[in-house]
Amino acid sequence: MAALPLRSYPFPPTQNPTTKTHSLPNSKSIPLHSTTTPNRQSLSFDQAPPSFRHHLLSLRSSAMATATSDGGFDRAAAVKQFDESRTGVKGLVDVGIDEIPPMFRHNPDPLPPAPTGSVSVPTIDLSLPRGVVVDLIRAASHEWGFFQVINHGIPVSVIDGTLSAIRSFNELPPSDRSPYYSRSLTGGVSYSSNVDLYKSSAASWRDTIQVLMGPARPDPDRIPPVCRQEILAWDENVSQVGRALLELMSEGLGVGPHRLKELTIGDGKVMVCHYYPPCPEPDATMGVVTHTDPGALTVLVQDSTGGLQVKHVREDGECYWVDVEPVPGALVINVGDLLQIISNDEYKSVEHRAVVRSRDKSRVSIAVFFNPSKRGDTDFYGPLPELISDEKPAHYRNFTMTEFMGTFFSKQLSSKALVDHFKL
Ligand SMILES: O=C(O)CCC(=O)C(=O)O
Ligand SMILES: [Fe+2]
Repeated sequence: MAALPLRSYPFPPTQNPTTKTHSLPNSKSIPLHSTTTPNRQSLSFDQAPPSFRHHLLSLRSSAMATATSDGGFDRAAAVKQFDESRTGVKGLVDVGIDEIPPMFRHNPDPLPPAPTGSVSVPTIDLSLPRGVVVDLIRAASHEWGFFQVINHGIPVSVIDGTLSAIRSFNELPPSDRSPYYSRSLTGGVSYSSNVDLYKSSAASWRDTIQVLMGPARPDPDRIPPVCRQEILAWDENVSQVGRALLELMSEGLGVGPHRLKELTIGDGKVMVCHYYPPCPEPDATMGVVTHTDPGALTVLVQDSTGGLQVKHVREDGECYWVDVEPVPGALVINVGDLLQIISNDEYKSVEHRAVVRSRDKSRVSIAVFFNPSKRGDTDFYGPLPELISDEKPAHYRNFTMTEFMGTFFSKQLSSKALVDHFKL
C-alpha cells in the first residue's frame, strides 16, 4: 500500500531533468525566525543583502526577456532561471518589477463573468438541523460542486492567524525563504512556485507551500518555523470539519454517514498554502489556471481579497465564471474528481480557477485535499455499488489509486481529463 497521499498539488513531485535538485532544508542549519514576531513586511529590493540583489537583478533581466539567438523568447531558459532564483514569484515582486515577465502571460479566457448579483455559490449554515444541512449539501454538490460553510466550529481568529502565518513566511526576506525552496516532496514538505512549472504553457502568479498531512504527518521541523504551529493546528481543525462533511455528504448519497469514511477518504491529506503576490498586471496572468481537483473533497480557506471563480452553467444553459465571494469565517468546500466518480455523478467536480485581483495586495488561500489512504493493488475505487441499478448504470469503471494517480500525473492541470479517462 502506497503511503503517500493522493497527490502533490497541483502536480507531480517529479523533478525536471533540467532542474537542479535541492534537498529539503535541514531546519537545524537554517536561520530560524521567531514565530511570535513574524516579519509581516515585504522586503524591498534595497533591503536585500548585496549578493541577493545581484542574483535578483540577473533574474529580473533574464525572466523579463530571455532572448534566443534568433531573437525570439526562450521560455525554457526563462523558466529555469526563474526556478533557480529559489524565491518564487514573490522574488520578482521584491525586485520591484513593473510589468510581468513573458513566461507569466496567459491568453485571455473568452468565458464571461456572471452578471453581478445574478447567481452565487451557496453558503450553508452547519448549525441548522442535520436533515436540512444534508439536503442543502446534496443539492449544492449536485448543482454547483462548490459551497461555503459557516458555523463549522473553527474560530475566525484561528482562520485569520493561519492565513497571516502563511503570509508571514512568504514575506520573509528572500534569502530566508530560499533555503526552503524545493520541488521535492521527500520528507513531506515543499515550498516552490508553480508545482507544474515545467509542464504548463504559462506560469501562474503564485508560490506554494505543500505539506503531506496524512496518513502520516511529516517531521514538523521541516515546516518553516514562522508558520509551523499554525499549519499543524490547521490540519487538526480542518480534519475535523472534513470528517464531518464527509459524513454529511455520505448521508446525502443515501448510503449512511460512514460509507465514505470506510473507503478511508479523509485519511490521505495534502495541504497546499498558496501565496499570490501583488501583481503589476493582474489581468495579464492567472493565479491558478482552470482545473478540477482530482481528490475526493477539498476544504479551502481564503482571505478577503477574492479571486476564486467557479465555472457554472445556469439553468438557461449560459456558462459563466462565478466569483466565490469571500465570506468572513467561511470555508469553501468542493467536490473532487474521485468523489464525482464514487457518487456516479450525483456530486460534480467543477472547473475552477483563481484570478489575480490586486496590484498592491497579496492573497493567501489554504486548501486541504482529502483522499483515500487505502491504495493497495486490490483496493478498487469506482461508483458505489449501492448507487448502481438498471435505471442508473455505472458511468465509470473501477480502478486502483495507483492507476488514478498515474493518470492524473500524466495529464495537464487545466482539463477535465481525469474523470473522462475512467468513463464507460
Ligand atoms: O486559491 C484558490 O482559491 C484556489 C486554489 C485551488 O483551486 C487549488 O489549490 O486547487
Ligand atoms: Fe482547485
